Amino acid sequence: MSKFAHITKIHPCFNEKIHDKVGRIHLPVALKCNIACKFCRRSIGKEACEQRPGVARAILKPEDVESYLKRMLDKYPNIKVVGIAGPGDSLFNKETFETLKIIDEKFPNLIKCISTNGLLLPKYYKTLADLNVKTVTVTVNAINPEILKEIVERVYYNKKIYKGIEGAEILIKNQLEGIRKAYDEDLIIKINTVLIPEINKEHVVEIAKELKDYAYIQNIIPLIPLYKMKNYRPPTCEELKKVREEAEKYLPQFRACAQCRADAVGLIKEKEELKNYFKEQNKELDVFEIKHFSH
Ligand SMILES: C[S@@+](CC[C@H](N)C(=O)[O-])C[C@H]1O[C@@H](n2cnc3c(N)ncnc32)[C@H](O)[C@@H]1O
Ligand code: SF4
Ligand code: SF4
Repeated sequence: MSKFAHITKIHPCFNEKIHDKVGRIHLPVALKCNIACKFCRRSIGKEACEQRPGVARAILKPEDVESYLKRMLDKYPNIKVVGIAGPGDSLFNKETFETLKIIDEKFPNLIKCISTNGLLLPKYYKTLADLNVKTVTVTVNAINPEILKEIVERVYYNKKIYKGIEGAEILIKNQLEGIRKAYDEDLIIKINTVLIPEINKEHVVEIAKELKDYAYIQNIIPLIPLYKMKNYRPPTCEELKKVREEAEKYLPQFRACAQCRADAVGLIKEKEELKNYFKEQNKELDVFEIKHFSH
């Protein structure tokens, strides 16, 4: 049995069999992002009605986390996992670490999970382990900079902006280093890969090969054509199936992802709750200070 079984057997996004039985909650505390993926359009506030990643009704402040989580746990006792999945990048926002600390102190029985583009993983893998985070999802869309530069326009790192191939090289180097180090700290790694048929269809299997010794599972998700990729086509079901089968020769595949919002609550089929919470608290729904680097 895997040394991670005590976590993976109850985490709905590491174990397809329980995906519709165990609940999770995403806390949308991470607003800013340090890279610019061409497919990513974040929508926050009143107009945020779509069911997809990068969408949140509002940004939750760490000071509201305890009361919001308490309420959601009362309402959805099936929640076992609390995650930070944006709407920006978890590791680029100090609120993420403040939130993880609160959860560790007040809700020690919940499994803590984050998702990240991995740029800052070499810097923070140890902090995450010390905060008792158990599962980390890293989005790796290419490990060849010539391919990644078609997906990521720019990277903000150490107070400088790197464009094109230069940015892609930094991102790949940090992702691979961060993933290896996180693995050595016993963090359980899931790799998210956005399948963009016109760009990385033939390459996705290389990602699985490269990471087979470090990742627990890979989650290949279809492109939702948005923003600067709105004219790119999403994969067909047949393409998605074929790429997953190829990649599965190297890494187990997760096939139940619903591409959830950054404020999703409960079982995967259940809908957002933050709106009701804010209404009851008489709080504004709009975002405070939208200042994010990329877009
Ligand atoms: C919004 S991001 C937040 C976490 C972190 N910044 C990251 O990229 O992993 C969550 C996931 O949504 C995916 N995503 C964002 N926009 C997407 C789109 N238009 N189509 C498919 N996946 C998308 C990202 O690639 C990532 O795996
Ligand atoms: S890393 Fe990419 S997908 Fe994630 S929030 Fe930033 S721009 Fe969006
Ligand atoms: S986005 Fe996918 S992996 Fe994340 S909570 Fe939703 S179903 Fe699970």
